[in-house]
Amino acid sequence: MSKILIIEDESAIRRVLKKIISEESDTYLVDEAEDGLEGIEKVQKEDFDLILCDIKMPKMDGMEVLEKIKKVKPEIPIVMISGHGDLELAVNTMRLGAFDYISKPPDLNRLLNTVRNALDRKELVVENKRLKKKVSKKYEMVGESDAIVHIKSIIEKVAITDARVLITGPNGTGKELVAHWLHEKSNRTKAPMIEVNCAAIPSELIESELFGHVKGSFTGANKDRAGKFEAANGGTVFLDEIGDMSLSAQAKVLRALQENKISRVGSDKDIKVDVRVVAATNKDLKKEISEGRFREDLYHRLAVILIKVPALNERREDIPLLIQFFANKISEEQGVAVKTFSKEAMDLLQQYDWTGNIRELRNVVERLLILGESEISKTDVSLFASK
Ligand SMILES: Nc1ncnc2c1ncn2[C@@H]1O[C@H](COP(=O)(O)OP(=O)(O)OP(=O)(O)O)[C@@H](O)[C@H]1O
Repeated sequence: MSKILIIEDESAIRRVLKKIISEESDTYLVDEAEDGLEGIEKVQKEDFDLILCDIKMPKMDGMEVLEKIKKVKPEIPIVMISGHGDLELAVNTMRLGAFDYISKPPDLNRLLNTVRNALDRKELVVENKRLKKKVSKKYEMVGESDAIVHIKSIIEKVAITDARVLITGPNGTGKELVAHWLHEKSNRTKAPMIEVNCAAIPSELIESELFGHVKGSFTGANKDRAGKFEAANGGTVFLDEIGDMSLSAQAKVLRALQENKISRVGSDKDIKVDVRVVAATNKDLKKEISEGRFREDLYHRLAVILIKVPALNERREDIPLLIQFFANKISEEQGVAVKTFSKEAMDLLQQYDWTGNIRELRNVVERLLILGESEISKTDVSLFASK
């Protein structure tokens, strides 16, 4: 459905426009306003996909209406309606952000074409805005290597879908960061992303942790409790270290994924949940499958989209950027002076064997900021960056 608002003081013109547009398609829903004030009021209260606005009107003219609407809802395209003699004005309105103009009396084809184009553009603007949705600063993903650029482009494409994503890579490479991006760029941000570290929860507790339990279902279960899947309803569940999950828990997760419903431990009542599952592991799941430790059917359910985060050693060009990023961040957090890195120091750090762990890199930067000279030298690196 496309909601279209006509702001026009002449009722005859309003009627003609409404008739032409609403007869063109059942998906066009046309509303009217007799003057600019009423028009703006409607725009503030409701969302429209397109506005047609007369230029010459009493009370408030079209130029003013255009400027006001652009301030409150800049994404709505506005097509101006110009009468005889205000062609120049009509052209000017486009400089002020009008999408296009049509002349009175409206030509049927031109009108309908303009409406279609404007609606298409609206969709594009909204789409772009959504894609550009910023991920909060807390989850900045630094890096210009091909690998990072590729990962970001996959995130852009996948985040808005409900496709399940399996993120693989060595420890501390940024898998959790990728999961946060997937959530923050999705349409699920009104609900939380709930993280479960499957390796940290004893296997006998994981089921109740994920799906909840009812009172009395096991010793210590003294009241009903919702699990992480329920808590994340409408949002994302991030199953970190999924490769460490017990086979019995894997069977339960499989059911949740297959049927989109869960039941609390000790209850046979099904609860419908709407969650997007993102999982991560540093294990080679194919190997785990061949050795009987991971269910192949679960793997296929989880790995609709695979994102491999490479070790730092495989994207060395990102190391200087990361060092600078952490140096600024640490100085800011701890209120210490920003130190610079000499070129030799930077080169040496870039060559180190980082095994892929970004946490380790951050620790080294922190140590150098505290212990190194005001310009961190190669000697500082040799002295303090050893692992
Ligand atoms: N590209 C990056 N830019 C900036 N910071 C990053 C980047 N990648 C990772 N980090 C930071 O490094 C730390 C480790 O990242 P993260 O926790 O996402 O790794 P992980 O692969 O999930 O680790 P683990 O396997 O141990 O769970 C975090 O503090 C994260 O913010």
